Amino acid sequence: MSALTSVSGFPRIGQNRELKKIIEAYWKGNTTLDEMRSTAKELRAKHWKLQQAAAIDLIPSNDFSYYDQMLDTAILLNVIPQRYQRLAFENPEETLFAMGRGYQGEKGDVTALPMKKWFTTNYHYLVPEIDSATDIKLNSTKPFDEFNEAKALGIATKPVLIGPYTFLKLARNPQAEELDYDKGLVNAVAAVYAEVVAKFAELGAQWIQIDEPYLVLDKEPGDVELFKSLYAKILPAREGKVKVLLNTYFGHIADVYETVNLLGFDGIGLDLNEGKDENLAAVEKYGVAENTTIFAGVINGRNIWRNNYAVSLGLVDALKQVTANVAVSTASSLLHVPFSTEGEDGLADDVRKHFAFAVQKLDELHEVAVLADASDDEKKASAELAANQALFDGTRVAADPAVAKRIASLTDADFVRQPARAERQKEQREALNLPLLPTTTIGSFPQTKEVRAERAKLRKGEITKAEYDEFMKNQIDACIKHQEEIGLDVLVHGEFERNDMVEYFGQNLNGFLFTKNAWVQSYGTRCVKPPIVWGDVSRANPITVEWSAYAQSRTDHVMKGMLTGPVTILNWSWPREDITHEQQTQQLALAIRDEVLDLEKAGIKVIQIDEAALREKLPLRKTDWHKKYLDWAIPAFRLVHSAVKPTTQIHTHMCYSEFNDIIKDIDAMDADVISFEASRGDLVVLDAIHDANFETEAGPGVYDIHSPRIPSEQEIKDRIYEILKKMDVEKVWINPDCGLKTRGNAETWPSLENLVTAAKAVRAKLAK
Ligand SMILES: Nc1nc2c(c(=O)[nH]1)N[C@@H](CNc1ccc(C(=O)N[C@@H](CCC(=O)N[C@@H](CCC(=O)N[C@@H](CCC(=O)O)C(=O)O)C(=O)O)C(=O)O)cc1)CN2
Ligand code: MET
Ligand SMILES: [Zn+2]
Repeated sequence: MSALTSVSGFPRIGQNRELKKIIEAYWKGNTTLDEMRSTAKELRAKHWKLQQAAAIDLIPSNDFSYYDQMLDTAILLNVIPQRYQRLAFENPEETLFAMGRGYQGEKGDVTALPMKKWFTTNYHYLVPEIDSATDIKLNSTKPFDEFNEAKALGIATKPVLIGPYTFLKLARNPQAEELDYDKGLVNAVAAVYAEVVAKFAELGAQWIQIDEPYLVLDKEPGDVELFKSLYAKILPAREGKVKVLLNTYFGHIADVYETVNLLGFDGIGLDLNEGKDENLAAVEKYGVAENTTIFAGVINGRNIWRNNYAVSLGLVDALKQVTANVAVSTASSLLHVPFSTEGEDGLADDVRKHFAFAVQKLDELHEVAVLADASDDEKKASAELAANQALFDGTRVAADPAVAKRIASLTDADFVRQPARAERQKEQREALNLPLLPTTTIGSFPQTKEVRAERAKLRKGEITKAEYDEFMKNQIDACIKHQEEIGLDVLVHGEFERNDMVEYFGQNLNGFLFTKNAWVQSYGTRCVKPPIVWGDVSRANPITVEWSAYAQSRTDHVMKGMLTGPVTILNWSWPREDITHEQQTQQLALAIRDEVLDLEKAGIKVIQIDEAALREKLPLRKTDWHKKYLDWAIPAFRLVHSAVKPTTQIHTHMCYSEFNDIIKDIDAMDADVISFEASRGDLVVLDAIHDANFETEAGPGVYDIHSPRIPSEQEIKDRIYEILKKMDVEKVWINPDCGLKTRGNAETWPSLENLVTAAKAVRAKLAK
């Protein structure tokens, strides 16, 4: 006997990113739709069989997606804006891709739906758009098809759906505003879910998992009523034939646990990693309904370290004091971890044994479930438990005393830059001699096939480091020349030498480890390969100084130095679990501080320190914002730049402009200039900048780089005038939304040319 085991979701990209490769080949016209479909089918079968082999009881289906599961949910509900329907594609995949990435061709010209971060992850979902004309109805057979596909293989799966509450809370109207949850809308959405539940009952599904991660956020007035009225209509469709698991993750649901428990779900999934204490306390306080099973989310879906069985068993035990009905589950979908440690032979065995990726987590789940039902004697005799315990006995890695000493000697003054910003801004204006509305870019230029191929050649030893450097210098030269020609003011070197803005820095810091193939989906087919923080972090050697100094030597313009900030390096790496995030960020801050000072010494006058991921890890509950995050994250950034001269201009960049609520904290980073994304719905952030008396100079992106579309000069001019309505002209910078690494040269240069001419035209107008 062992407790029931359940996996919330499995990575779909494939062990070797097969799904990414076939979809991108299809987009390029290098393979057929049928080939793409059949690769997808093979991957689904492989992933189900792996889970079956690991003796998982509740194996998910419908966790597959060609692009994004929110987009799939929108399509399931027929939430497809007219502009995509009008393209009248023959195949559903073509409509899906048009919504996900835009379409420009013989059938028309539409932009993609907006993309946002999925809670506190580096995964992005597409934001469904609902208007009064939306005809909500069951519009797809995808969940049923995949269930039947598995059934044909002899595997009974648990279909997974994003729940109606989360869907409605994340969907927007065409003005990018929250929806009015009127009765008609709520009933229509509930009716589709009820139909889906009934259909699965008919198909013979035992369990359905409905994910409601939005439940872990603070509740607004009406939220609980909305949740209740949805499920009051959905749950009766079970008719005693199918069980519904209400699954939550990324935090606790203590504020609604009582309500949820009273609704009579067959299962309630709780995250016992994030929000562990609150969830446990709620279960202890309110109990568990008689026919409800608690799914104990003990296997972390957000990190790659081995599970500590003793801790997991303790959590299961605590629940068993309240109810006998406890299943063991992943804490969230495994979508956010890489596929398998198999093949990571670059890691020594006694290092690799500390890691569990998705495939290894399946075994962990099974072993914890077996142990959860074992007697004390059986536990004592368990080789698995003993081996697991050994991983956590003693210290895994020796601390670096030099790092500890440096941190201990920090004083408050190390976190404060002098003189005050207003004074610096004056000095910088004189020192840098830039025009009004200075133009710049965010750092990277297109990472072409040739650039990546050159890096692959170096990795394989086919070229020497000297040859590689020579190639990159030529790239830099060409990029600088081009920037000068079109008339940008503050130049960049282009970041060609970097594989990724985080992994590259990791490779030049002590304390990091790297994998060959540990890819995780970020958006669509785009993946990232986060480095692992293994030990204490310090700078091994100057990282960017030679490249930036070289670039500066090739131009009379100001050359901006480009760094990634400590919060972002940590957030886009796999952090340690034996010391706090705050401690790790401080170590990183000191390492990057060394780099900042070396860049300054090398004559770099403008230094950008990207904090692209700062907003991403803002805790989901407001009460946690400061004490659990901002109170150390913002000072860590200040520590990085506090020692530079007043005339050295510090820039930062954030990919998203969702920081209205924390605008004062962003200002308190004490950067001189910030650039950020400001496409649709952003006018709100300009209001916040205005109302908060934001001191930092700012470049709200004037065009969207996530699309290949070229913005016209007029469009950009309009945009600049919009910005000038809300901001002091002396504080405005003109730049794109984000880095250009994912774009092609064909659209990049004409877009930037239009940006420069637009800025010049506005400047000329202002001078009159
Ligand atoms: N870490 C991180 N998170 C981020 C961003 C970011 O830039 N970095 N940006 C935001 C948006 N997210 C993004 C996520 C991925 C990419 C992206 O460009 N990903 C590339 C991977 C780029 C990469 O690391 N390429 C390697 C090459 C690795 C590779 O694919 N090699 C081939 C083999 C190549 C060969 O041997 O020929 C392979 O392994 O199969 C390199 O340049 O060196 C992709 O999925 O296509 C962009 C933005 C938010 N989160
Ligand atoms: N400097 C980086 C770049 O331009 C910032 C990107 S934010 C994801 O690519
Ligand atoms: Zn960005």
